[in-house]
Amino acid sequence: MQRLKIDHLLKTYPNGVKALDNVSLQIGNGMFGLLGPNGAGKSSLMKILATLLQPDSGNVFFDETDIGTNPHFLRSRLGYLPQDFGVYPRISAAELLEHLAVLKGITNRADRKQQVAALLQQTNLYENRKQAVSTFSGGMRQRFGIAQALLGNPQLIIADEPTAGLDPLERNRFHDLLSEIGEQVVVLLSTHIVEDVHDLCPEMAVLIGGQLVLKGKPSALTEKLRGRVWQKTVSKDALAVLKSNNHVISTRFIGGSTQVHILSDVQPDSGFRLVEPGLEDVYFSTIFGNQRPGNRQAI
Ligand SMILES: Nc1ncnc2c1ncn2[C@@H]1O[C@H](COP(=O)(O)OP(=O)(O)OP(=O)(O)O)[C@@H](O)[C@H]1O
Repeated sequence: MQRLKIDHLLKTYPNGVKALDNVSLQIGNGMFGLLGPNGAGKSSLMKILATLLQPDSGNVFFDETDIGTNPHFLRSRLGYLPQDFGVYPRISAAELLEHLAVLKGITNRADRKQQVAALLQQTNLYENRKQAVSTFSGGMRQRFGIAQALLGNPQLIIADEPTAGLDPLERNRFHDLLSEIGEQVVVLLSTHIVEDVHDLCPEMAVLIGGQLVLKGKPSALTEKLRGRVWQKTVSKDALAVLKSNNHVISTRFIGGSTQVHILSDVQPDSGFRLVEPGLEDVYFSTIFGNQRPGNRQAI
């Protein structure tokens, strides 16, 4: 069942930037990954879904309720993890969580205490509960962000670029935490990190220049590229020539030379070998094919 329905959203900022250009999307329970490069419009969409920003036109429904006319319906069911909280007060993690629980309407004191303690345990912050959030590391702040987003058993969880700036260990811990949230709620994860979607999300979409250009299951989207992704290790000079004649989807510098991936129906030259396509190939070939607005094919 599709619980979150996004219907023809348009958003242009006063400076003329069209951040969302007719975005429609339907999302059911489980983790959904929204991938897009910087400036694609992900945060604008997340803010509209979190009722922090008004679209110029279009509608958002959650469980059949229009959140434009009934924002409280969503707010009471929402857990929002923004890109950055901005300010971190000097009070302890437990106190801050308790305070946020009150704001979320958890009025029963015993209930609140129990939820705060359970969430601190779940996010592995219980030992640090008396420490001020302002002294937390980036990873601890993100885990605290998840703890506050989970207060009040939300039905829709929105996480906006939650792993940007985390080291690999903290990213893994964060992934484990997100995947524990379960299949019974809608989790929308916005990111420009392909691995986040690969590791966590059974469904995904790609947003570029305010338009949705791709949607599906990562495995199915990857499968579509089978037999068309070619790899070769080349020098810098050879790369420039390849780029002018081929559909280069990604380059990676390894030990002084460059590993290049090309999308092609035929072997580009005898040095290339076919490789198993990955989600990065899907993402980069989508970006490549949609770089210019004239080339863009919204879905
Ligand atoms: N308040 C604003 N006023 C004017 N333009 C804005 C505003 N917020 C965002 N934009 C512009 O709208 C476009 C979409 O921005 P948005 O932050 O939604 O994208 P994003 O995909 O989240 O990017 P990032 O990963 O860099 O945060 C960008 O061109 C951005 O510069």
